[in-house]
Amino acid sequence: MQIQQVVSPPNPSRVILKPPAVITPDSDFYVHPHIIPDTDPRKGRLLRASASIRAGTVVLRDVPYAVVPTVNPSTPDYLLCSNLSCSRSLAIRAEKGVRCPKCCDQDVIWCDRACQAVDHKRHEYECLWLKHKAAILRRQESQYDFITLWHVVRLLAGWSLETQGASTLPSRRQPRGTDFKWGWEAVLMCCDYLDLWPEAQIKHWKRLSETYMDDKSLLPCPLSPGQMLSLICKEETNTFGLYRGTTGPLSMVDRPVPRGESYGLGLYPRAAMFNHSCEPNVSHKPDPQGRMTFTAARDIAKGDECMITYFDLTVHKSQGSRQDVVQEQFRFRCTCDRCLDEEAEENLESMDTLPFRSI
Ligand SMILES: C[S@@+](CC[C@H](N)C(=O)[O-])C[C@H]1O[C@@H](n2cnc3c(N)ncnc32)[C@H](O)[C@@H]1O
Repeated sequence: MQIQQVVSPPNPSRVILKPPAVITPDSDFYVHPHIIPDTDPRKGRLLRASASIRAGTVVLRDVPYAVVPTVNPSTPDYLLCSNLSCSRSLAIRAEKGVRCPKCCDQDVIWCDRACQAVDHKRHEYECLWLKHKAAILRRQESQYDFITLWHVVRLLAGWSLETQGASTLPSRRQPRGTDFKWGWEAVLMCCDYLDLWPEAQIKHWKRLSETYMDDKSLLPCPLSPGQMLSLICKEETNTFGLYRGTTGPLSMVDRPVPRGESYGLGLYPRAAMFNHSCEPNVSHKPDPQGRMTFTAARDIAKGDECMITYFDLTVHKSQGSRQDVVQEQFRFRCTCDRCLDEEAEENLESMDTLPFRSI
């Protein structure tokens, strides 16, 4: 099958060479007029096509509320520009970049002074916390825990800027009624599934938040312990990995290519409404500014749910492997058509091997 030609949104945003002086560039959000939010009693929120959409059409492009680099400390090849509206990937051996003058953390870098200046207020929120907690978190807990909490701190930084009126929040710029929320309100709409996480995991996050997020002199955060726990769960349930390749259906290409290693992660509050299918009709890929573009991978009929895959289908191929990853990482049972068909086939095969018995 041939790769479909991508149909760009009718109003593609300009290519940002030097990011404008905005903190939360929600104005770059795009949604196709045929995409509407909906709900389902089993799956919760979802996105649906209100009319047919042709393969290759961009159905949604979301901007992250916060992004963090996911750096392997033993091979620190790439970092992301900390300016959220830039988020460019920097090859740290080849490019100099600008470091924090307070040396808060090795993973904080900006392309240049312009990006540093744009990001000044947001970085101020995280700087002290990083300086005092980053190394100890990596050493005493894990790189994963550090990344999770840093992402949460960056979400809080965005909120802090919103409440100070320092970000250009487009509550006045909603393209279509109240279909989609903006800014912190959109983050709050994300599900936390508090009751679905294992008790041990919840205990672990409670301890992390008490140990590393409680000092108001480092992190001026007005959240109660319960709200902080909910925010951590939202982060874990809704975060997208950033990969150089496309995450999407196998049928997009003749020879499926794995999406590669993650170089960052971000919370895309509107795109978090996409549910998972092992036979998705939408693929996604981040652009160089960290915006996530979602494209119809095949024709989508009126009324169909628009779904992505949450993991790399080129890696997890068998039904068993897919169910394991969905259960372990996302805590639900996938009941997409592909899983149900393959499950039925397996059941039939195992019935064939049963000894025949008459009543
Ligand atoms: C990123 S959210 C997707 C939006 C979510 N439905 C909501 O209400 O906000 C991920 C969560 O949605 C649910 N979900 C996603 N795909 C699903 C599916 N195929 N079947 C059942 N639940 C699903 C799971 O609870 C999962 O943890």
